Amino acid sequence: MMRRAPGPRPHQIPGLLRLAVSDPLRSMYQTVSRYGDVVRVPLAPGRGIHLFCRPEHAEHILVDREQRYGKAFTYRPLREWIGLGLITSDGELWERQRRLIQPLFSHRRVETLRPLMVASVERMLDEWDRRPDGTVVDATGAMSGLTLDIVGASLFGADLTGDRDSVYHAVETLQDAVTKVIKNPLTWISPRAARRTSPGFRQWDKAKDTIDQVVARVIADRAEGSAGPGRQPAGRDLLDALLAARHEDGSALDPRQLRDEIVTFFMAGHETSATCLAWTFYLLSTAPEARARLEEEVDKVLAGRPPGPEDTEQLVWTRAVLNESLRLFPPVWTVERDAAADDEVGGWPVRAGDTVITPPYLVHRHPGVWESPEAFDPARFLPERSAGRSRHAFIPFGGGKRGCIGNAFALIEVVVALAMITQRYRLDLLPGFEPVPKVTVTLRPLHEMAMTLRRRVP
Ligand code: HEM
Repeated sequence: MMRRAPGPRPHQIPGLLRLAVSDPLRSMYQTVSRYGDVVRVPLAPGRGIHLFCRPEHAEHILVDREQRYGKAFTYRPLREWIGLGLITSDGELWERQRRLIQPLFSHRRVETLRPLMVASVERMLDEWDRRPDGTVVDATGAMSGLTLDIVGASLFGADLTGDRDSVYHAVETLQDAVTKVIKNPLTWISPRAARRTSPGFRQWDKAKDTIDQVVARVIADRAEGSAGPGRQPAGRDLLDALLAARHEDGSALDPRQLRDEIVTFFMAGHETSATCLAWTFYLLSTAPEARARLEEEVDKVLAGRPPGPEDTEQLVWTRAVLNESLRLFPPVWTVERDAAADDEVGGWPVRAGDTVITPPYLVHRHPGVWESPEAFDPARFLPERSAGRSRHAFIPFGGGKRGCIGNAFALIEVVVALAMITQRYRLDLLPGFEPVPKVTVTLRPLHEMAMTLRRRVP
């Protein structure tokens, strides 16, 4: 008989699935603590889902043997709303699009967007300055507004400040929709049918229309030549690149492809960074010493000016805080692949057609790799404590060819935002409120993250 990784027996599956649906993080934890770092859950005769939780497993699947794996079937429901953009496509279409877009996200190109990011943070802080000291804001909503403004200005030359609230609610609704549809067993056969038969689908279609209308306006504005707050010189931004792209036969991207790609960047480019910043402010409000050290660093290194490229190296603690936040609350908490060929991972067989999951959430909390994994301890990312740690122990941006294209963009953006906000404000969680992660496409706080804004410099 073929050797198989440990895991639940068929009669235990329904209970496990019920828990996976109601509390995915707890079900993952329980499964791993019961069976170990590699778990196989039988899905259908001859087909299984594997959970791999060690850094070397992530490296093997995402990098070393990436050719043997494609995006998992679990991403398919997303196509119902964001279509076939970079995140959800595979094969030739994905390769062509990634080749086209990749150069725009090189570190050098992304650095040119820094002034637009700084301007967006300034706009938000100026707005905060007009409110009385001690105002309470929802940190998740505020950060979502900020990162939407950044994406609008830097990728699409568009002013999206007036769309903040409607987009925030639409994205939340669509995230809920994807989560609900994945739980509908029909998804395995037809995500479209699953969508149509899930209660609430009309509301989801309305949320999709909201996003589509904003995207249509962004395209129309560019066609008319009108510019938003951060318009890049002509021919420089993502929208220009998509509009100028030509297939081998000389034809342009069809309107559907254009829409799907813009929606993809619109969603992937703001929600993840916003979630990271919201969790970061929460963690800092629980750790006065870490926060004091951050304030001291930004005051000393920046002396009141916004962070430039030359400051990145010096902002050691700022980056450590952000990394630690990404470790504990990776916005993309799970990365999933379907095996296209047989393989062996960590000594266990994976068959073509199996699904493999390497969740950053679990890799980042592996007790064999991380000391006191549940503790918020930014110092673990200082150079002296990072030496010798596997590169794949920390995978908030995934890895390999399907790794995050916006990695450099996001890192500049979150450092700029955290440093500039900390220069002027201190955010405190309202007493008695303990945020809980909500497991949807991203790992965002379940309720509003109510925080008090206190000015540091009067
Ligand atoms: C803290 C912020 C961010 C985090 C944690 C994050 C995380 C990730 C991860 C883990 C993946 C890989 C998913 C997989 O392998 O299945 C990914 C893919 C992607 N991300 Fe990000 N991301 C962030 C910010 C951004 C930004 C700012 C952009 C765009 C401006 C972006 C655009 C994308 C796109 C388009 C993909 C799909 C890439 C492909 O498959 O070729 N992300 N992201």
